Amino acid sequence: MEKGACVAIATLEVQHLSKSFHSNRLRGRTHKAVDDVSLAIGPGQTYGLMGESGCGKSTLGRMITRLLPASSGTVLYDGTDLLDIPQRKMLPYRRRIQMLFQHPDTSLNPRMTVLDSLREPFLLHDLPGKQDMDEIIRAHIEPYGIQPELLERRASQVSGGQIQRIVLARIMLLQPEFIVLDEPTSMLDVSVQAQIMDLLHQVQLRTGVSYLLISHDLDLLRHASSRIGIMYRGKLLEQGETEAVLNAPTHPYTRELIENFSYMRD
Ligand SMILES: Nc1ncnc2c1ncn2[C@@H]1O[C@H](COP(=O)(O)OP(=O)(O)OP(=O)(O)O)[C@@H](O)[C@H]1O
Repeated sequence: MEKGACVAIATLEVQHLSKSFHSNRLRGRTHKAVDDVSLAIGPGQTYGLMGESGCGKSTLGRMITRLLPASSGTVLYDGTDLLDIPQRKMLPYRRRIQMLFQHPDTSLNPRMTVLDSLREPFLLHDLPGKQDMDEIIRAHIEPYGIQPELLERRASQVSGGQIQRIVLARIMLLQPEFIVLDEPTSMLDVSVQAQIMDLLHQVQLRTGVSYLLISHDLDLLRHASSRIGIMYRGKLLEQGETEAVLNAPTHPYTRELIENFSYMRD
């Protein structure tokens, strides 16, 4: 286990979580993007969330991490309802529960150097060792496959795969217990996708962090997740152990997804 690594200590329980949007974009109508979703993710586990574009996966992830207010429901972690915590008391939970986004090009400030981006967690979260942060960063980046010479480059000068490595290394400086991975590889070339998924797996083995892994890719989820949930139009239609759900789906929509996916691959 990594020195000072944070082992996930609790099961994250999402209970009856919903989100409705009312906006001018919807011409005054209400749209239920997430509809009464309940799921649980155990310590050190990867839960795969699958569903077509627009079914509410990112909205669910953003509510769990408190980037978006929920309309109703609870997100229990370590005995606390995260949705009940006032913003001013959220900082310690923001460290423990993190999110990695799909778009490498917007994940880091393109004008900042990689080193400056990696310094940010120390400054924003007042991490111990702040006075030695450059030394800590240089020792920290190696297992993430980040070459020391990258530290002086600007984010705009590094590839998408390298950015995901840097963002993950930056998140892991905070020793989070839980990360929402929102399509972490969908913008990357296939060969780089496999490297990033492998890195995520290695990080999980080393630190015990839990993941909610959001993806359109059934093969990727089958490989990476111990449990899987299938979302459709805001609802979680079916969930369970990955092999059980994919080998014997009970919902017709899941069967159709699996058939379409096999067809696309053949
Ligand atoms: N801020 C918003 N205002 C109004 N509607 C929104 C807003 N954010 C998301 N939506 C709508 O909520 C629904 C769910 O969106 P969401 O981004 O969660 O889907 P998704 O499954 O993550 O899709 P994708 O795989 O394409 O990222 C969509 O219909 C989307 O248009």
